[in-house]
Amino acid sequence: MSETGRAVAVGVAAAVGVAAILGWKGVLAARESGAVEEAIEKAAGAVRDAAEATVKAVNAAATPLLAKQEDAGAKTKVVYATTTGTAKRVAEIIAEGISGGEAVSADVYSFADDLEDEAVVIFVMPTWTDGDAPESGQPLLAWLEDMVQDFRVDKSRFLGKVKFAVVALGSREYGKGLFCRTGWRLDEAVGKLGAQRLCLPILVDDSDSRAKIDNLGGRVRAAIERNETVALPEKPNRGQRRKAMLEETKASPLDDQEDRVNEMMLDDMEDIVVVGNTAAEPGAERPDMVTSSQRKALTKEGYKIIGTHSAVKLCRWTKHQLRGRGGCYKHTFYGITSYQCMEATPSLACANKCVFCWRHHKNPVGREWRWKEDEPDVIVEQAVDLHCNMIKQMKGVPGVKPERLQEAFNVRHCALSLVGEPIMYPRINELIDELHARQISTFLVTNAQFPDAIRNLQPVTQLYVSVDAATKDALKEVDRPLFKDFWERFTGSLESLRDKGQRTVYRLTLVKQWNMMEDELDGYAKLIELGQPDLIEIKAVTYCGKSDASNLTIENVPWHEEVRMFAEAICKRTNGAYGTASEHVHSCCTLLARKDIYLAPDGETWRTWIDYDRFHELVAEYKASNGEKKFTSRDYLADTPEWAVWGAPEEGFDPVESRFRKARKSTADDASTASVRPPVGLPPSKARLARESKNLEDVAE
Ligand SMILES: Cc1cc2nc3c(=O)[nH]c(=O)nc-3n(C[C@H](O)[C@H](O)[C@H](O)COP(=O)(O)O)c2cc1C
Ligand code: SF4
Repeated sequence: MSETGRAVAVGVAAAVGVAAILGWKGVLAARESGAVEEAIEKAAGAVRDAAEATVKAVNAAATPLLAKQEDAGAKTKVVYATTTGTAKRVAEIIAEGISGGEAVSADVYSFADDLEDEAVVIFVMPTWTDGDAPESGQPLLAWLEDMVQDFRVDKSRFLGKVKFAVVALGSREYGKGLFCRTGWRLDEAVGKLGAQRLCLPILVDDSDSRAKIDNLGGRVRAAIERNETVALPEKPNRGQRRKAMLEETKASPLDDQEDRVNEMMLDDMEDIVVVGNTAAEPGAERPDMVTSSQRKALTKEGYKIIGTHSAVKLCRWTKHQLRGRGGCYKHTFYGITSYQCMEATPSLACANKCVFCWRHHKNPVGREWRWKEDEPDVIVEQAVDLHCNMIKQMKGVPGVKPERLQEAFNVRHCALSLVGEPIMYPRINELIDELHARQISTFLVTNAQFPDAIRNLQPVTQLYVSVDAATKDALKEVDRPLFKDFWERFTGSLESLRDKGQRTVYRLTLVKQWNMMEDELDGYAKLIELGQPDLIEIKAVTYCGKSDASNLTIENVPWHEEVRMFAEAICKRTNGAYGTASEHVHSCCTLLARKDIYLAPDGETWRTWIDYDRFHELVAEYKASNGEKKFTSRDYLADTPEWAVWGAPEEGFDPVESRFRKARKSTADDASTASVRPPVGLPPSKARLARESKNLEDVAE
């Protein structure tokens, strides 16, 4: 309510209050008792006081109102809601371009300020999970939608003095039903409350270039200057069309029906103004996957971008082992040489928005490949060159062992897992061929959203799927997938994995309070039954610092003891099919392995290491025979050394390396403290605490 309204209300309330003070019966009784004059005097006094208060309040309210009217039109509010800051940046760009423009967060903005005067309000509104508004925008949107429903509100006039435009942020990859849905809802609600639309909603896709976003200021300014108003394009008989849509989707479950209708509505709005990637014209050149701003951000973080969609980065374990300070868990579990391992991806895009994503969702997303395709041989060649350049820079770094530095130029392993979804790259098989031709082993990690691509994948040294949750609901919460049929894709991927033949791995990334509850153990056991992986890696989530895009805190990072206990509990549920094979305490990582493949006939020796030379021979034979000469996991096993076995006193730390511990920081937010705090109800020994004492540097990649 405005100040004036509030003041008038005070006056009216006071007048009514006179009767309320005495009540009609009270008035009659007072007259009879002769106290009537006194009562009337009392009441009159109350009215006088109320009137005075009203006048005062009206005056007080009128002064700023008059001042406001003087510069009416000069102020344009750009109201934004945001989770990861994009909307705020866009709002500021727009506000800068408009004289008197001011960016205001939706959680402090109130329409009450704009009900009295002519006002221009530009909304910058992103769409988040399930098509909802960011938290800071939810109250405003809910209030507007409530007002639309409220029969007491005069819809033609409620926001009659407001002129508005909506800039809706989103990602096309969520499909038409969800793309910029919140922006649409906002536009609809504000429009229905009598506000005048300066232009049709402007939809901005995540992959739009900075130049396009910079342009928004100009477009909005032009709309304000034109001072024309527009209505949403009313399709001929829209009501009938809606009815037809409902009819068309009748057979679908309610949720699907709603989505489908939304999708059709968006189809109907094809003539809306869209900034951003409109569907590619047939024959039009495909865009680069990585936009210039994404390239800049990734480069800043140490990624070397190759061509238009690939990247390579020097893993810190490579640096560690170059200095003789220990290899990563893959050294412990499978015998890779960390300083000869290259971490790369041929697709920076993926189809998820995982809560623990270390890219904090600044990488592109997509449900299918819609970008340019670089040549696989060029990607591999450049990846190796860039990797070797980074190795070269290690020369002269204190502690680097000269003989290891020399060997490091001979890349022997490639972890196709850096970030994104490598299997999305349509020419992934050719890329793998290129790597194998150079005698480079391949560890490929997929996020289990592309079952067909897994089926069509040629043999790799070790094929991983990320199993981030045990149930459909939990997977949705943790991975925040783009696909609606994500669960079917996920289970389909596990089935595809079961039939591969070569080494397969489930990778479980444990996040406390998200996916490691006791009641989820049976769910994991079912998934294991489904895909029958050779190996199961169970590791603690890596905390990548605070991010607006996720609620993850250091508290969500489990201790090694907790990871170990969880791994043992899962193992028990496999009815003896798997055993606890190896662990790398250094990075809170454990390994379960199928006993029928990885336990030697003596029943004691684990064989989780890989005979890499043998693998390359097998691949060469497979290729030469056009895929006729098949081979399996059993054909390239090697013994796991004693120090790497589960429960060994070395805790998975290779004894030829020297342990190095950095001085520990001690802030509560410091990820380095993650593994030294005792797990709830399971206080470790002092010695164990000391052993586990480590820095962020030591957390698993
Ligand atoms: C977990 C998550 C869910 C999202 N869901 C949707 C969606 O349903 N529809 C859509 O159009 N965009 C969706 N997006 C894309 C965001 O709207 C887009 O990235 C936007 O620029 C974020 O704005 P902000 O940085 O101001 O929060 C989603 C992004 C994330 C990270
Ligand atoms: S799949 Fe990988 S890159 Fe994509 S959101 Fe999840 S963690 Fe990040």
